[in-house]
Amino acid sequence: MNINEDTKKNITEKSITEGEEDTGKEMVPPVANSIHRSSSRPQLDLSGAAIQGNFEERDPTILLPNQSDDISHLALDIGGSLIKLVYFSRHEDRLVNDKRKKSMKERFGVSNGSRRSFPILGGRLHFVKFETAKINECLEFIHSKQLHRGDNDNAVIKATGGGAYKFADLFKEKLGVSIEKEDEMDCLVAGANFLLKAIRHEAFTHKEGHKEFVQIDHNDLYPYLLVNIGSGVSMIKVDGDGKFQRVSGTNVGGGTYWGLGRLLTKCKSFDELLELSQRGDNSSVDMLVGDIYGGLDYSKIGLSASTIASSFGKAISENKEIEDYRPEDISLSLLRMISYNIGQISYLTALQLGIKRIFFGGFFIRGHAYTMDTISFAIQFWSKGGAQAMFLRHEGFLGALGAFMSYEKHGLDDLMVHQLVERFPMGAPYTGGKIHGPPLGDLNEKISWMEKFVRKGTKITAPVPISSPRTTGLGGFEAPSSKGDTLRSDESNLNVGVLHLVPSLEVFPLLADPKTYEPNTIDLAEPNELQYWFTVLSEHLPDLVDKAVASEGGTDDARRRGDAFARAFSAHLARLMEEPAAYGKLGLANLLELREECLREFNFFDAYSTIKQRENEASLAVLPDLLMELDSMSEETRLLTLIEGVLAANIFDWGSRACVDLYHKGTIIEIYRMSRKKMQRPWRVDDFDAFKERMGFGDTKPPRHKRALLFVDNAGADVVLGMLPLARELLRRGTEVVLVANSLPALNDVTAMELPEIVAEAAKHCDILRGAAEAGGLLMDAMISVQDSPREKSSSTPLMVVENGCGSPCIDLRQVSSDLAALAKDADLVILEGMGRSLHTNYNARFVCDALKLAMVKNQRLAEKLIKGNIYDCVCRYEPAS
Ligand SMILES: Nc1ncnc2c1ncn2[C@@H]1O[C@H](COP(=O)(O)OP(=O)(O)O)[C@@H](O)[C@H]1O
Ligand SMILES: CC(C)(COP(=O)(O)O)[C@@H](O)C(=O)NCCC(=O)O
Ligand SMILES: [Mn+2]
Repeated sequence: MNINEDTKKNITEKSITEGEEDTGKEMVPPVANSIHRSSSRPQLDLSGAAIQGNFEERDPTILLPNQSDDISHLALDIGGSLIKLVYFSRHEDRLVNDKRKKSMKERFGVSNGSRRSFPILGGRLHFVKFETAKINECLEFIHSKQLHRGDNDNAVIKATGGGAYKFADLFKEKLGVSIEKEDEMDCLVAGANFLLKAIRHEAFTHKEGHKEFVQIDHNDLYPYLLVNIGSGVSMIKVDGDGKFQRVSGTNVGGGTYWGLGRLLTKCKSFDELLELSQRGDNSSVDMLVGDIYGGLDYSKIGLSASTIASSFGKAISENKEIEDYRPEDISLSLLRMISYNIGQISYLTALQLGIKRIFFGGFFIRGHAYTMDTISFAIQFWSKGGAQAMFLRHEGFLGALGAFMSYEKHGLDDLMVHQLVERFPMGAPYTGGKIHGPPLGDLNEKISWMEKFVRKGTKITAPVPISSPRTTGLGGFEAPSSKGDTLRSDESNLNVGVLHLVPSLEVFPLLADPKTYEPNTIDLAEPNELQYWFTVLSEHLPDLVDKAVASEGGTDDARRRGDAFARAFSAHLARLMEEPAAYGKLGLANLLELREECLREFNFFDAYSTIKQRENEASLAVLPDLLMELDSMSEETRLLTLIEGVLAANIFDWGSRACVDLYHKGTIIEIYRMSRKKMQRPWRVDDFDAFKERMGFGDTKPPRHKRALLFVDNAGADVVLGMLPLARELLRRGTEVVLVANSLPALNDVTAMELPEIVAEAAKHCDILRGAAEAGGLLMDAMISVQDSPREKSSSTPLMVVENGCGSPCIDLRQVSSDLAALAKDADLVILEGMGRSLHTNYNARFVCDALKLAMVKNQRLAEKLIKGNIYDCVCRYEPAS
C-alpha cells in the first residue's frame, strides 16, 4: 500500500494522543504472576527461550522463538460519521532470569497454588478516531503501525458499524485483511458494560458546568438505558452482560446536527460548528414564549418569557434570508434543539420502562459542556429530579471496544479493574480528541512536534488556566446567560488516555475495605487546593529539569528532551487547571505520578540517580557508628530512638521546595544530625506510646509480629539511617521484614532494584542484617551457595525486598505488584513511611492488620491542613488492626 508522505507534514494538525511509543520500560515485574481468570487469554510460550547477547548482564533480553504473534491487535467501529479504532500494543516483556527473586519465591512460598506460572501478556489499549470520509487516512494509520499484521497471513479484523459491510472489500484490497462483522448493538452494550465496571472514573454527571464522577456499584448497575448518540440515536435497555433490547431510537441525532449545521453555516468541520455555538445567541433564531406573549411570561403553565416556544420559529415570521442570521446563533439553536430533543425522548423511554439511570455515549456529545448540560437539564426537568443523565469518558468508543472484546483470546474482562492504569501521553493536553493522523515514530519526532508547536503557537494552542469554571447558565428552557468565554474550546475536550494493562497488579490484600478505599488525602476538586499544588509543581519544574538533564550527562540531546518534558508537563498542568476532571478524578497523587510518567516519556529514567548514589554512600559511611550507638541503648530507649531516626531522616526529600533549600546549607550528615536533634515529643500526631505497648513495652505482652511490610521512601539517609535500622530491630525481635520499594524511580525514592546493593553494603557491618539478608536471598553470592547446598538453610529471620508495582512518590494500594500482594498475606504489620506514601496518600487508609504511618511534613500548607501544625512537624500514627 502506498503511504502518503504528506501526512507526516500535517502532523501539527492531528492528534497524537496515541503517540506514546513503547519505551520498553514497564512496571511489570520481570516474572509476573496473576490470577488466571480466563482460559482464553494469550499466554507466553517459553519453550526454547534463550538469552540474547551478554550472559553477564543483569537483565538480559530473552528471546522467545516459539512465542507466536497471534494476538489480534485491532478492532474497528466504522460509523456513518467516524471510524473508531481500538488497538492493543504489547510492550516488550522483559523476562528476567532473576535468581534472587525466583529463589525468594520458592523459599517463602510466594507463588501460591491458584496462580499460574505463565505471565499473562501486558500491553496498552489505544483509542483513535478518523472521519469516515477520510477512510484512507485510517488505512494508512493501520498500515504504518502494522496493526493488521497481528495474526498470520489470513488476518481477520473484527469490526462493527455499517462500514464493516460497506468497506469490507476496501480493507481486503488495501490491507489484505478480512473483516469479521460483529453486531453493533452487541458491541455497544459489551463496551458500555466493560467501561462501567472496569474503569474507575468512567461515568459522570454534568450539570451547569459541573462535572462529577459517579461511583458505579457493580451489583446495582442494571437495568440502565444506554443512549448512543452517533449519526443517529439508539436507545438500548441493558439488563446484564449480553442481555439487552434496543427499545427506541431517533433519526434526529449527531448526523442531523452536523449535516444541517454544515448546510446552514458553511462550516468546514464539526468542531468549528460546535465552537460557533459557543458564541451564539439563540433568541435571534428561536421563537420564545415572550415573542408570542408580547414579552410576558406564560406563568400559568410555568413558562417564562425566555423559554423556547419553537426552535427556529423566528425564521418564519421575518423576511430574512439565511445570510441574515449569524452562523453562531444558528449553530447554538440547532445544538439545543437536538440535544434537548434527545434528552426528552430518552427520558420518556426510561419512564416507560421504569429505568432510573441513563448513560449517554456516542461522539455527538464530544465532551462538550453545553451539550451535556442541555441533555442533563432535559432529563432533570422532565423527571422532576427522579432520573439523571450520566456521560461516559470513552463516549464514542463503546462499539469499537465491544468489537475488540469479542476476540475471545483477549479475555479482556471487567474483573481486571485493578490491572488497568490509564496514562495520558504527551499529545493529550494539546490535541485531545482531534482526528488522528499517522503516529509519531520516535522520540525525536515527538520532540520536533513539541518544538514546532511552540514556534507556530497558533494552530494548536496550549490551554491557559482560566478562573474557576462558571456555569453555562442553563436555567429552565431559557437561553444560557453566559457562553463563549465560559465554554472552553473543544480542541482538547476529549481526554481518553492510553489504557495500560498490567496483569501483575493486584489489590493490596490488607486493605480493610478496598471498596471504599480512596488513596488521595487531598482532593484537588477544590479550586484553591489545585491552584496551590499547581504552583508548587510549576515552581519545582526548572530544578527538576536541571536534575534530569544532568542525569543524562547534560548533553544537547538531554537539554532538548528536558525542554520538551517541561513543555509537555506544563501543558498537562494547564489543561488540568482549566478542567480538573479532564483525566478522571484528580488527586495530588495523580499529579505527582503524571510528572514521573512525563519524565519517562522523554527518556529520563532516573533524574536523581547521582544524588541518590551520593547520599547512599554518605549515609552508609556513618551507619556503623549509628548502629553502635543504638546497640548501647536499652531496648525501650532504642525503639524511641529508631522511630525518631525514621522521622528525622525523612527530611531528605528532593520533591520538597523547603528541603531542597535546606540542602544548600549543610552536608547530608549535618542536616541529619540537626534534624534528629529537633525530634522532640510529643510529635504533632503521636501514637508512639500505643505502638510501644504493642511492641511489648507495656503491661500487656502481645505476641511479636510475624511479618512486617516496610514501605520505604527516599534513598540515602532516609532508608539507610532511618528505615534499615528499624528493620534490623524488627528482625532482631524475630519479625520477618519485607522492604517494599518502588518498581520505577520517582524523585529520589529508592527503588527495589537499588535496595539489595544498599542492604549488602550495610550487611558488611552488621551480623543481624547479614544473616537476615542471606536468609531473605538478598545477598547474591551467599544465595548461590545456599542454593547449591539446600540443607544449609540459614536459620535467621529473613529480610526481603519486593517491588510495589509503581513509579510514583505516592502509592495507590488498589494496584500493587502481585509479589507484594503475595507477601502481604502473611504480614501483620504495615509501616508506611514518607509524605507521599503515608500523608498525601493512605493517611486515612485502614488495614486489617496493625499499621504505623511515619512522616515528616515538609510542606507548610499540608502541615496546617492535615495536622494543624507546621512544616517539619512529624506524624507517628499507629492504628491497631481494624
Ligand atoms: N470530528 C468530527 N467529525 C464529524 N463528526 C463528529 C466529530 N466529532 C464529533 N462528531 C459528531 O459525532 C457524530 C458521530 O458519532 P459516532 O458515535 O462516531 O457515530 P457513528 O458511528 O454514527 O459515526 C457525528 O454525527 C457528529 O455529530
Ligand atoms: C513529592 C513528595 C510527596 C515526596 O515526599 P516523601 O514521600 O519523599 O516524604 C513531597 O516532596 C511533596 O509533597 N512535595 C511538594 C511540596 C513542596 O515542595 O513543598
Ligand atoms: Mn520520597
